[in-house]
Amino acid sequence: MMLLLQTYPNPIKENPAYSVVKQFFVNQDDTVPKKVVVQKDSPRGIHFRRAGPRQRVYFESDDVNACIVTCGGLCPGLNTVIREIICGLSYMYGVDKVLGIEGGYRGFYARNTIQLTPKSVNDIHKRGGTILSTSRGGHDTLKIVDNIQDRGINQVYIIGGDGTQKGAAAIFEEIRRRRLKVAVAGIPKTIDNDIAVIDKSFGFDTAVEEAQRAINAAHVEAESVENGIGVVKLMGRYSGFIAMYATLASRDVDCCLIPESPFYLEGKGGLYEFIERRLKENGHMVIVVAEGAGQDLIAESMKSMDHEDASGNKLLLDVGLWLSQGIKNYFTSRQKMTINLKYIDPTYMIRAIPSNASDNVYCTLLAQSAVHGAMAGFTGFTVGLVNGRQTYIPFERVTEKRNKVVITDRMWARLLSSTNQPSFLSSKDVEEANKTEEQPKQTSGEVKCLENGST
Ligand SMILES: Nc1ncnc2c1ncn2[C@@H]1O[C@H](COP(=O)(O)OP(=O)(O)OP(=O)(O)O)[C@@H](O)[C@H]1O
Ligand SMILES: O=P(O)(O)OC[C@H]1O[C@](O)(CO)[C@@H](O)[C@@H]1O
Ligand SMILES: [Mg+2]
Repeated sequence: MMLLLQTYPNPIKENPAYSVVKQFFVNQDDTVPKKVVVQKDSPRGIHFRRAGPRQRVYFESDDVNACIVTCGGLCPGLNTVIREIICGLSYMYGVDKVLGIEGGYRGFYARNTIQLTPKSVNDIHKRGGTILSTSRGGHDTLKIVDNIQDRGINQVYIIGGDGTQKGAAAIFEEIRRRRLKVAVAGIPKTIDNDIAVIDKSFGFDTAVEEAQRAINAAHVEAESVENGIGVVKLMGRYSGFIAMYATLASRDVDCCLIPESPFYLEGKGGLYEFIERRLKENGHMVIVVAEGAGQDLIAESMKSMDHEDASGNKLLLDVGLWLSQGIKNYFTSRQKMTINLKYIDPTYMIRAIPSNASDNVYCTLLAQSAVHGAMAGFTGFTVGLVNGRQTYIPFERVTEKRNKVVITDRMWARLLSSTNQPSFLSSKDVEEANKTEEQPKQTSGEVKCLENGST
């Protein structure tokens, strides 16, 4: 991340709402450690700049020409972030030129733009989705930066997931290469919670809450019949956080299957044996399965080919249907046991809704932090909560690896002890899981500034 040279007093000083706040401005030297639990004598470790308003800003309000784009899949809270960037720029900094880029990255060169004002976005936080619309694929760095240059845009706010942040990093590098005075700020959006470094992504809590409704329904259906089984499929392509947290929150789930934890169906210690045991003990059970779980098993049984979407993400086979069918076959045809299975697939319902109250507040803080950072002249950063504090994180840090459930960590162990399900892991699997845990590169946490192009 870079910082542009700060030249003007921050106009927030004149704003009656803020001028009375003691220590409103963030000290230039304030940093937030990536790791809060450390051992005595351990090195200082990576720190990130604390987000917030600075005493001096890089841009004069009248000169700001900002744009906002949303990319990737939907997530609760997208409209709140859009709204609060516009309101933050206008109410805190007196900026009134904000352009909405429609339809994701390709919108820079192939779609319309719209002028956004606090009035035009007043109610949008109450709606799911994104008023700017979104897309996958279509990232053409040169065309995008040409467009930014042609329009005289000098602040770019990019809201999106891991792919989007990689795209933002490419735009930032090209802007740097052309020596343009343009701040590039990322706001991390991922319903899967798969973006590294940050504590949690916005919309995640809303999605977990909505998932409870599906799990409750599955439980009610399952416990109301003999040998009832409820199967609920939740989102999570590579990371099983939604399934894990929804399971931990619900307490009605007997088994949670996620992409990070391999499982098997047949034989001793397998899923079918566990289901049979639970049905004998309780008369019913609920299984939550993340959409990316068991993909190897399905591919093997279906001899299918690998397919990708426009952004290069793996297209998944339907694990929910496959699992439901497998369970039915096993018990009905092979065990001659009558079961009553209900499959619930609420996937898109948990991400197409507006954000809940706490996510709304979180979105507001992220948007305001992004605005403060860009106005101060920071660039090439993603704004994010790290150990409970708003920070500016260099793009390379959030894109270097994907956040995944670590199955040798305490949280997964807590889930296993809450559901009392088998871990399906052999000691060799555990050894492998420990080995394959990706180690982050030793880059610094420092962000860049616009003027001199140095770190
Ligand atoms: N490595 C990359 N370099 C440049 N652009 C990328 C890269 N990966 C993805 N993108 C672009 O970023 C945009 C969004 O990517 P993607 O569809 O993977 O969603 P995402 O941001 O990861 O969000 P989600 O959480 O929904 O997966 C797309 O327009 C895609 O072309
Ligand atoms: O159907 P779409 O829009 O590609 O989105 C599906 C994907 O988006 C996500 O919600 C986020 O990547 C994944 O969990 C899911 O696989
Ligand atoms: Mg992604």
